[in-house]
Amino acid sequence: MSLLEVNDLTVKFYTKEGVVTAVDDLSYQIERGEKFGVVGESGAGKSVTALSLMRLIESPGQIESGEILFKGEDLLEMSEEELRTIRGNEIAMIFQDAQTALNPVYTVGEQISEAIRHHLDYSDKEARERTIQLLDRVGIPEAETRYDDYPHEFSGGMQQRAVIAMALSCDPDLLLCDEPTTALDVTIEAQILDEIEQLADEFDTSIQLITHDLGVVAEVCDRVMVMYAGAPVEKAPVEELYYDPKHPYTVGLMSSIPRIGDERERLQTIPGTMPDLVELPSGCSFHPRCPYAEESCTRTEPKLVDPDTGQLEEGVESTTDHVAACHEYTGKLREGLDYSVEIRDAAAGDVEATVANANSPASGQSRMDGDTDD
Ligand SMILES: Nc1ncnc2c1ncn2[C@@H]1O[C@H](COP(=O)(O)OP(=O)(O)OP(=O)(O)O)[C@@H](O)[C@H]1O
Repeated sequence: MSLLEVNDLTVKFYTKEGVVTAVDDLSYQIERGEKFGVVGESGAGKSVTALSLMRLIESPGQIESGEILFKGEDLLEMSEEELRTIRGNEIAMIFQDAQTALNPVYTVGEQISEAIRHHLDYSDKEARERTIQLLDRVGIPEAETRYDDYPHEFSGGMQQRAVIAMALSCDPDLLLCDEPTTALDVTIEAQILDEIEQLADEFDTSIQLITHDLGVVAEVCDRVMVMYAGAPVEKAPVEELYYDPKHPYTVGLMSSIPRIGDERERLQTIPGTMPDLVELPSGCSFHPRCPYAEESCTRTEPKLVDPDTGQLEEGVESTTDHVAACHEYTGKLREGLDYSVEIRDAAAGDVEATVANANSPASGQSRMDGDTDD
């Protein structure tokens, strides 16, 4: 049994502008001890997915349908009380902004101790000892003295370390990390990612790591799901995704991984923006931005299939299999995809999809530009 199994999850927000389908019929699994990445641009539905796992979707949002099986039990069927024993205890979450997770009026140590006492029924002394051990373990120097510091006395990186210590304090089975290092500078980011990875191994904790940065996924994750407009477009073991990306959107994201020495801002190299989630484009929702799109892409929505056989994902047995949602793999694309991937330094996660023709996902050119016959 997988640790987590999400089946056909759909989440909608009922806004004045209309009904936003933030997560659309999403399915994935996470195995015990696995580090699972969720990647996509802003608005892809990554955070809404994570919040759904904690059942923290608030009005005007609503989980419409689906199942979230954690150790075989559906979180969506549990009472609020049952859920409280899981939240923060068996499933913990780290957000982008450490400051919002720390209460400014309590010392860092006291907050972590409180979480431990609450969830694990430790005495004050035991909780203090465990907190100091944890602070030390996540790389806070002089943990015993720093125990009594207030959050504002910590740097941004230290605060995020403290939040990680808090999340790990109850030894969760699953740690949801939502852009945990986006607010930090690059050197600190690398250290914290390293720390999360090591701790996950040490504590045998599974991770769902949400990021817009494929470079981060390369560093930490075993398997990855690429999301676009509320739905997965590709799922694969991480090496396969890098060496052999199958979906044009993934190729576009890969072309936008910042290189060492580049300015961090160099993202968004795929021209265009995520579609309006109130009214998705017909057919494949990526087609307006896809250089390979043909008429068939505007008509039918591609399903996740095994790119080698065209077999539907539901029929693929192993969770480690590679699937992509593009008509190329069901024989519906006449001209096919045309890109090649250049590996610069795989060990450093420095992989780039360079594109063989001018029609790259980053070029903004479309086969359908001026192609009015189709
Ligand atoms: N409180 C809300 N009210 C209305 N719509 C919302 C709300 N929260 C999320 N959405 C909708 O859900 C979509 C997906 O949001 P989500 O935060 O999951 O994206 P994301 O992929 O995590 O992006 P980011 O990287 O910016 O956090 C948003 O584009 C928005 O349309």
